[in-house]
Amino acid sequence: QGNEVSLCAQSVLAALDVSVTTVLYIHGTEYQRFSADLRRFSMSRSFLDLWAACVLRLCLLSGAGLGVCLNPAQGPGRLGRWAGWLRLLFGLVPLYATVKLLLYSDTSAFPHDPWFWSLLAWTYFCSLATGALCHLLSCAGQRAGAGAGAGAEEGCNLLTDEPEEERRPEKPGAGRRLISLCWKEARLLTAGAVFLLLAELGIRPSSGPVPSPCPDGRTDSAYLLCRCPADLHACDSALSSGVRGGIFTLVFARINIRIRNMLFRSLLQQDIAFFDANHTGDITSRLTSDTTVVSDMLSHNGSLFLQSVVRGLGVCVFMVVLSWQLSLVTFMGFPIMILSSEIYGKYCKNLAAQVQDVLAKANNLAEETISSMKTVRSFGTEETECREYCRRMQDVYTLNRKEAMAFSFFTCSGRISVQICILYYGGFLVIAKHMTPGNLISFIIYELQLGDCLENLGTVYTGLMQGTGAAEKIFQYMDQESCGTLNEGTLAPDMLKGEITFSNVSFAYPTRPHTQVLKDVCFTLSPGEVTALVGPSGSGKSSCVHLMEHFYSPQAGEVLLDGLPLPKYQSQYLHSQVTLVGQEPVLFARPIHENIAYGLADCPVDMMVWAAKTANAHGFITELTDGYGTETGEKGAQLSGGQKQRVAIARALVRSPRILLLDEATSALDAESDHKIQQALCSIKENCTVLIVAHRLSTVKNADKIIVLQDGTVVEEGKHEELMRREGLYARLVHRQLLDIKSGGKRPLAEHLHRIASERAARSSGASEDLGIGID
Ligand SMILES: Nc1ncnc2c1ncn2[C@@H]1O[C@H](COP(=O)(O)OP(=O)(O)OP(=O)(O)O)[C@@H](O)[C@H]1O
Repeated sequence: QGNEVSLCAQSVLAALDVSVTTVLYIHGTEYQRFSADLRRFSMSRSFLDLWAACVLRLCLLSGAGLGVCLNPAQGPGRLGRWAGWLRLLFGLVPLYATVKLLLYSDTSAFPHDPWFWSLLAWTYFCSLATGALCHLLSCAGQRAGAGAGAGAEEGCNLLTDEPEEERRPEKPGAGRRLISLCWKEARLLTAGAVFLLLAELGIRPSSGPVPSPCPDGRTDSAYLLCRCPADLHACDSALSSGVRGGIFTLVFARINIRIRNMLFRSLLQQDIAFFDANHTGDITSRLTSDTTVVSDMLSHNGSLFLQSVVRGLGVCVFMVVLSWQLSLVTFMGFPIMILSSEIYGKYCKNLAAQVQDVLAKANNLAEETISSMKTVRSFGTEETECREYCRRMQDVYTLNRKEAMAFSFFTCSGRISVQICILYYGGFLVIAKHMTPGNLISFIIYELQLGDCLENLGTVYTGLMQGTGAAEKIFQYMDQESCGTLNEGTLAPDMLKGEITFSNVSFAYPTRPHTQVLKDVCFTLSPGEVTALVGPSGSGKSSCVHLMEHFYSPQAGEVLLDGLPLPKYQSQYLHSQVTLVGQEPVLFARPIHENIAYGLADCPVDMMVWAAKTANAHGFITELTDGYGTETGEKGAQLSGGQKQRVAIARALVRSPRILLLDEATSALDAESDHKIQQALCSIKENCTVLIVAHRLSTVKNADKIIVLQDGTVVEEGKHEELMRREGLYARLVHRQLLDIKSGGKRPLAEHLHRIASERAARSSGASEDLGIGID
């Protein structure tokens, strides 16, 4: 329907254009004008060329209309591809008409010729209308195409029985979202705009007679200040500029903080898979550098835009007063500048996106290297890392250089051509005595000011493009689709038994979707029991724990809590009931007591002490100079591995979880501490379901149930004695460890290497068991 309306409008416009232009050209009925102008064409007196421009418009419009009509599928797309050239062409016709106006202004018939003025105005109008119609035709066609696409999608939905409302609404573009961000600061922005206006009004025109500062000869400064309007203007301007600057700086800070908060919040809502796929450096780069680019663009460019528009309009008025002909010459440069700004802006947007990417990679390297400084130092790779960082910064520099060159080219090219035209035509006007030399100088000064304003507007446009490029990256993170591991469920029962069931669970990590880590796994963790999960390294033990924490969703089967699937539970509730102590527990750079009470609004001291005692941590904490107030350093770097693990266990216990998951949580502890913790766990298991993932025999031996995993499947299940009697994988793992203990870990290296080699051979020959380094 949009297409038909555009085509109809196109036919009407083409018919009107030809008939009205012809009537205006031949002054109603003077047909002989055609033949006269063809015989003796004069650039300043004949208007046959304006009539020819109308024929050109007719041809272009008809061609575009026919193209879209005959080929509705591809026609609009093709028209869209030519849109830039068409706009240039339709822009050149009014420019040419303006040149004609200047030439005609030198003739005797000017300015009392209504036919000429009507033809000029009609040419301007039709050129703009034709350009707009061509644009509409290409857009209407594209919309129709999109509609057809949507129809096709609908068909798909019908075929797959997908409910209609499941189709996600389209997200608004980056531009609209940025405008809505600015809208929240509308009051401050309005105040800034008012002060900006006041500051600009304080600037006086730079031509005309300058009044004497002390007309009556008095010289005392207070009197001069009061009497001298120039001083008052300057004071007013300085005051308003200062307030305006302050307001826009405030707006910058507010927008910056708002975007950072939004981004940080949405990052914390992401699935764990998102953090597997994206590097920390990339993410922090988005959070720090990209958000600053966007807020800077919104506030700084907003202020510069307003300032340039207000000042530019004022300067234009003064220019027209001085010489309307020279002003027309200046204004003729605008379309060219707009076009070049558009091309330059797109180029900059592209470059800006590349710069942000390369910068994010460099940040990523810096972040990774600095956070792993001990590893870097121990391998002596400082120089290698420095070189790699330099290489990435060199990539940034290469892009910056391109930006700088494009900026110089863009700034020079537009202005030089306009200034040459002004000097040439201004000289002609002075010689023809249409203008005084003094006025020409004033005009040139105004033109320079106008050039600065236009340059600023170009910078604003480029900044907008750069900011939009950075904003798109930020919104991309914000719009990241969740796999549903967060915020979907609503269940939060008062009572929870704490029974976890794996029902035919198969799972692959999103980053490696083709590698099945768990295959059809079934087992149950019963309340009031300690269950141990054992198996060779890489068999999938931690993956089971990740699924119990609902960090990921299985591709097949279900993980049930008290008989209900995990996604049905409210995320906050689930994580308050199911608590994990991971393989490498991370402490925050805060005092020990804050680490233990992490995430709890109110944690009584005696509860904290009980948890620390149960985790066998109270002893070492009280021996520290500041006790529970001791700082732990970044990621707990100021504590030993075993101490960190004990604080992490205390942090889990203090929450009184219904389900406690310990994934190699005591691996760094000595046998004595491990034993104490095992005893403590036995005492709390009455109210809790406990899962222990461990390699150490002493840790798993006393468990109520032992589940043995191999290559992602459950191969054995039972108590220690039962499994030993079965002489399966578990028994072999235990024997291997006992053998190691007997030899005191002092078996010759050659024997150790031989063992590894024979195991590899067995694996590659297809042996089903991987005894590997299972329990060591
Ligand atoms: N985030 C991840 N993304 C992709 N693959 C992963 C991820 N985490 C683990 N894996 C892979 O999944 C498989 C099982 O790993 P998992 O950590 O569950 O083994 P595990 O039995 O706990 O091993 P270990 O005893 O050495 O801790 C391994 O092959 C591992 O490479």
